[in-house]
Amino acid sequence: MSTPVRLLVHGASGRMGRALLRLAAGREDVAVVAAVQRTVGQRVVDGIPHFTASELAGTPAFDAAIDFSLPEGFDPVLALCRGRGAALVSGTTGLFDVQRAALDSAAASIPVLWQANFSVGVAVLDELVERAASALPGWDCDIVESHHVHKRDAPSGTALALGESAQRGGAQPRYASLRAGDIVGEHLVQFATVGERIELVHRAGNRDIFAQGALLAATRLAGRPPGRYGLRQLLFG
Ligand SMILES: NC(=O)C1=CN([C@@H]2O[C@H](COP(=O)(O)OP(=O)(O)OC[C@H]3O[C@@H](n4cnc5c(N)ncnc54)[C@H](OP(=O)(O)O)[C@@H]3O)[C@@H](O)[C@H]2O)C=CC1
Ligand SMILES: O=C(O)C1=N[C@H](C(=O)O)C[C@H](O)C1
Repeated sequence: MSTPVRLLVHGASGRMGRALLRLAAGREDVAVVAAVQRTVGQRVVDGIPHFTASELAGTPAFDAAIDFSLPEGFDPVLALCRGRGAALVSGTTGLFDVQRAALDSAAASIPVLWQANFSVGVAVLDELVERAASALPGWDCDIVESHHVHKRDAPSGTALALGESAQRGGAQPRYASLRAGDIVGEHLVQFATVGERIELVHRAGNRDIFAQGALLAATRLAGRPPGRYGLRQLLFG
């Protein structure tokens, strides 16, 4: 059996971080060597070294970081990966333009994958949206996203990414956001004209679908040459 990919999980105490640690513990192809969260807080999983954001420099060697944190935590983990020559898989949404540009420059020296949504279903929805938009010139395009009440950014990263796909197909999308209860994540892309309407919907039932996608991406990204990578390329390429 090959050596497990050494992972640093950034945002370990969060909803996504906890799912990642739980799923990673059941896999033999990865070993979490560091769990990083903003503040001391609770240890998420026994047996894994925990670090706060201010202790990043003291983390052990790792092959890939998986980051699901917040925009304010993003710059330090990107800098850490650059400094260590490690891969970065990030699903943090709400990033500023300057942070997205920093991903491009980091890609000159390390392998980088940023993805608004790590589910396989959304990867397919993305393709369908672009195809529908280009087949339906002049139709209204609206993207409605619904998430749990704790989500900070709006529109969601997925909604914006779907909007970019719609734009590539020639549509001019409008956005609406709902925050209610514990909704994991729902995205509706509607194309409408006089007398007819198409609805393309994705509903996430749990966070494991995102965590599994990110873990798989990390195992396939670690050790690759520097560059920007896409989820579809790593999953299906
Ligand atoms: N791409 C995808 O498929 C998905 C993306 N997301 C995105 O992932 C991100 C996290 O979501 P979620 O887990 O729900 O969020 P949570 O608020 O539950 O967790 C955030 C995590 O980030 C940590 N954190 C916050 N600030 C910093 C900082 N400055 N430095 C280091 N760590 C920090 C928190 O630590 P502490 O507990 O100590 O505050 C916590 O561990 C969001 O941007 C969300 O939109 C979510 C699901 C899927
Ligand atoms: O914050 C979340 O929860 C999610 N965020 C991502 C987004 O902004 O699109 C992905 C998913 O919808 C869950």
